[in-house]
Amino acid sequence: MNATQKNPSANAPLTLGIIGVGLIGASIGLAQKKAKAFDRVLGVGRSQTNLDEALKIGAIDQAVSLEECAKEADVIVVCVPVAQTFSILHAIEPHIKANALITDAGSTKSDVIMAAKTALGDKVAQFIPAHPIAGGAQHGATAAKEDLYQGKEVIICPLQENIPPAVDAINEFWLATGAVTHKMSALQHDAVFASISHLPHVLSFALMLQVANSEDANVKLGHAGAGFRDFTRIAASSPEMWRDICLANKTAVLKELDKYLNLTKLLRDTIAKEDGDALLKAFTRASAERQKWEGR
Ligand SMILES: NC(=O)c1ccc[n+]([C@@H]2O[C@H](COP(=O)([O-])OP(=O)(O)OC[C@H]3O[C@@H](n4cnc5c(N)ncnc54)[C@H](O)[C@@H]3O)[C@@H](O)[C@H]2O)c1
Ligand SMILES: O=C(O)C(=O)C[C@]1(C(=O)O)C=C[C@@H](O)C=C1
Repeated sequence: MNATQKNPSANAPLTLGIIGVGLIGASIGLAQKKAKAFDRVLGVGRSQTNLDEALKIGAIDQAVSLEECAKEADVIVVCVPVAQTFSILHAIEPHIKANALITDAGSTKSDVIMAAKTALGDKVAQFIPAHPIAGGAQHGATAAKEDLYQGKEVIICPLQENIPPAVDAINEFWLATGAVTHKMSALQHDAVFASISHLPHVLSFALMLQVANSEDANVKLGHAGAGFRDFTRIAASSPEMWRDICLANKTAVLKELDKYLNLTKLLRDTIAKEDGDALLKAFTRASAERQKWEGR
């Protein structure tokens, strides 16, 4: 996106507003600063310490209120835990510029879209939902990286209400961060990410809890190797963010979790029966699929 495409007056300064300048928001700030797509980057936050960090690393130029951000920004990106979406959009709705565009980074899309429709009413045409498939277990602006989105996918879930130039402009916004974009329906998005992102996080939290809850937790953790480290890396992720994701995408997450429980029960029974052939067959298939996926 550049000034001539978005602004009726080509020389008017272009302002980006980032609501929630944690890992995802501050990384967008750094990437957009590098791309020089905006003249000014404003940040809105909940914690002053985090805003100070975002200013210090240069992810934002100024910390402002929600209202100031809405009044001044030409593009707004909402990067808060998904359950906050409604209250944020509701608060900015009376103040957003008529030609401003809003996008988001939420990990779930159907709930975010529902919140946007309720909060924005007719102005929902200005909201183009998105989800970057990049991140990490660390949170806050201290974890931000300029190249977080480089070569990573961003899923865009356009609404029927969106006009094509608005979708194109938000597509360019995400491309400017270094990402590649892909369009998908919100329903498909939520089903796919329940399987390959939300389920793995629940499993990782569960394993970490299982070990931490055991009487000899210190002994186990003292001897844990790379396998445990790899499996539980994501258990260090933001609890608030993952609570919101699990509740927002409850139906799809429960469906995946139930399938997983059935499969682990099957493997449990196979081990109990000492059916080596069946175990070998299952593990051989999983191992081959993992190697095939890695080589894609
Ligand atoms: N971390 C990831 O791997 C990842 C990847 C893709 C998408 N996402 C999504 O991006 C969003 C942000 O995640 P993150 O990893 O940057 O989390 P984070 O905890 O690092 O940052 C969220 C920031 O939002 C701020 N915030 C929360 N409520 C707010 C409010 N009402 N007003 C203003 N600021 C508020 C918090 O203070 C925090 O600084 C979430 O919706 C998450 O689902 C995360
Ligand atoms: O790299 C990580 O730690 C992540 O978990 C990133 C990850 C994922 O791949 O599941 C987490 C949540 C998102 O919404 C998108 C990406």
